[in-house]
Amino acid sequence: MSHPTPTSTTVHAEQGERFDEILTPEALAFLTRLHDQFAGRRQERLADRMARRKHIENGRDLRFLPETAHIRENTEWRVAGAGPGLEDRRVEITGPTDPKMTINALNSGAKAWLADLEDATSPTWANVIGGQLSLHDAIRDRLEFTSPEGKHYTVTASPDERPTIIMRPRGWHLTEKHLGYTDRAGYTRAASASLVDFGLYAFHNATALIESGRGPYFYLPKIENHLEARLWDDVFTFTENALHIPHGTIRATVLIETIPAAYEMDEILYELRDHAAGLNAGRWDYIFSIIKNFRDRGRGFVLPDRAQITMTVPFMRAYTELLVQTCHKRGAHAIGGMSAFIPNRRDPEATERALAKVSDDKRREAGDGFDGTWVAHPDLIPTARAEFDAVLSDRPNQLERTRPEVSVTAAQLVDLSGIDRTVTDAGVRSNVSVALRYLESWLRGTGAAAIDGLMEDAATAEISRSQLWQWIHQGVVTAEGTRVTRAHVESELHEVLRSLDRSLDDRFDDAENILRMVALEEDFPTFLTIPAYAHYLVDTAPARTREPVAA
Ligand SMILES: CC(=O)SCCNC(=O)CCNC(=O)[C@H](O)C(C)(C)COP(=O)(O)OP(=O)(O)OC[C@H]1O[C@@H](n2cnc3c(N)ncnc32)[C@H](O)[C@@H]1OP(=O)(O)O
Ligand SMILES: O=CC(=O)O
Ligand SMILES: [Mg+2]
Repeated sequence: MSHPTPTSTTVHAEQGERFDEILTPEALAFLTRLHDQFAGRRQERLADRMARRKHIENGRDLRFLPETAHIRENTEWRVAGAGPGLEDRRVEITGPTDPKMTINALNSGAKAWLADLEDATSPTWANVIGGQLSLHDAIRDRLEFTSPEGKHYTVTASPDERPTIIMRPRGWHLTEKHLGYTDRAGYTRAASASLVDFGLYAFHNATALIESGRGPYFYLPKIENHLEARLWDDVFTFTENALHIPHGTIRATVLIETIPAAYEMDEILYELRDHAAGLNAGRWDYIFSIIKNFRDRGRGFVLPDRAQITMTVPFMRAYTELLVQTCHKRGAHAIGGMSAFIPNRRDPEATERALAKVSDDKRREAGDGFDGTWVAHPDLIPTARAEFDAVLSDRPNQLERTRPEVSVTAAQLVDLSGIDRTVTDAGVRSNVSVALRYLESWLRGTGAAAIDGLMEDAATAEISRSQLWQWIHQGVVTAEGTRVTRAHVESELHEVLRSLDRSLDDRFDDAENILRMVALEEDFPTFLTIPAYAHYLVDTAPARTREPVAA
């Protein structure tokens, strides 16, 4: 008779400096408990994602679910809402969690900081555990950093002036291959990146955060439906019990950044109602999700050059209007998204143009009823704040604006008609160039980069590569008469590579390989980060692995 093996989490990578302070036996044991409870359910949700995508591919339209109509129609329920320190979120800065960015974000004067282990972070082992160390030290007020140039960084803002930290773990689709979870049957598989990022942060910091007068707060990325929200809600409740913190102290702001999730905003809030603080309009992944889900549904779903897909096109308006209305009906904050225009301290004219674009974006959001917004760079905070101050004045938010006049149909969310669909030669070139340069940066461990005056991260790069894939597969012809074929994109790739200033230690050859894998193959990887991570960022794979199903 065989006996079940005890489950465990083991480290399959080099231990960096001070990593043992994060990867303590107790923290690893907590990760094991999370995986015991939730690893199987994560697999079910990922399998469900695949099935739903197949249905959409086969022509099924998305709809508001008939089986959850009672949740949407019930006007009584509300979410927990803002936790302490989350009442006023008018400007949130986002960014990766290396020590310098952490300190700069905490000194930035923003109301909240989205500490990002997701779109803005290249998940090298050093970044994943290094980010946890920065957060651990920052929360204990002992984070310091000296740059290679000798500039010393400390947090100078008083505790009250510091932004409330909202950590964004990686999404359900990703694994953390430097940690292996051994299940009861004795199989070792890569840990869930979501459970690792969330679990380590909550385990080490939840109590300290509560004692500081704030709390363990999270942004939840790339959720596709309410059952995934339910899974997170159960993870939160389990964690609150395990760490002996009151039920409901964890707060989550859910990114509505996939097209299926846009049809389940009410249901997502309902599942998380004891923990939900709000929803965020994650525009870049949302656009990517539309392309991904409808990429094979014919010319009617082909979008124009990336630069033309703005927040004022009708289907993006429908999404943000519905998001604000849904949030305010339920006492949840509606948080706006990221304008990609960034300032350049060495170029005042470019900065002026960026500030004007950001102003327009934030004015529209504040006017539409959003309670706050994101900025990518500290120099954008005054501009974004001015637009929200003009609407909010000394009110912390505008939850009372319920927007009863808004009425959005299922069809409007994916009605891509009525926009100019022009694809240009420059649009093709730009997608190749941006995706390639972003991937090169990502491979060097930098997950957000300034490229051609725009903030690029994993979500914006996904748009570039998926547009290339779709334009090739739909046989798009550009305004100049060029048919977008694989051979054409290959020649653009050669041109871009030829035009670059190369150095001996750059990673453009690897970036080119990834771009080929995710834009030029017959298959469409669901996320570029899945193959890119597996091929290039994993230092040591766990022995005897059984891979999870593809996301
Ligand atoms: C789709 C989405 O998910 S959006 C959310 C994810 N994306 C992000 O979070 C992007 C965050 N932003 C960034 O990473 C950066 O602003 C970039 C990469 C876009 C530009 O960075 P840089 O080229 O270094 O900007 P720049 O040189 O102007 O920076 C000036 C100073 O501001 C700091 N800074 C810039 N952005 C940030 C930020 N987001 N948080 C904290 N500090 C920042 C820099 O560290 C630098 O500090 P220093 O003077 O002490 O050296
Ligand atoms: O995460 C935000 C987005 O726009 O994507
Ligand atoms: Mg995103």
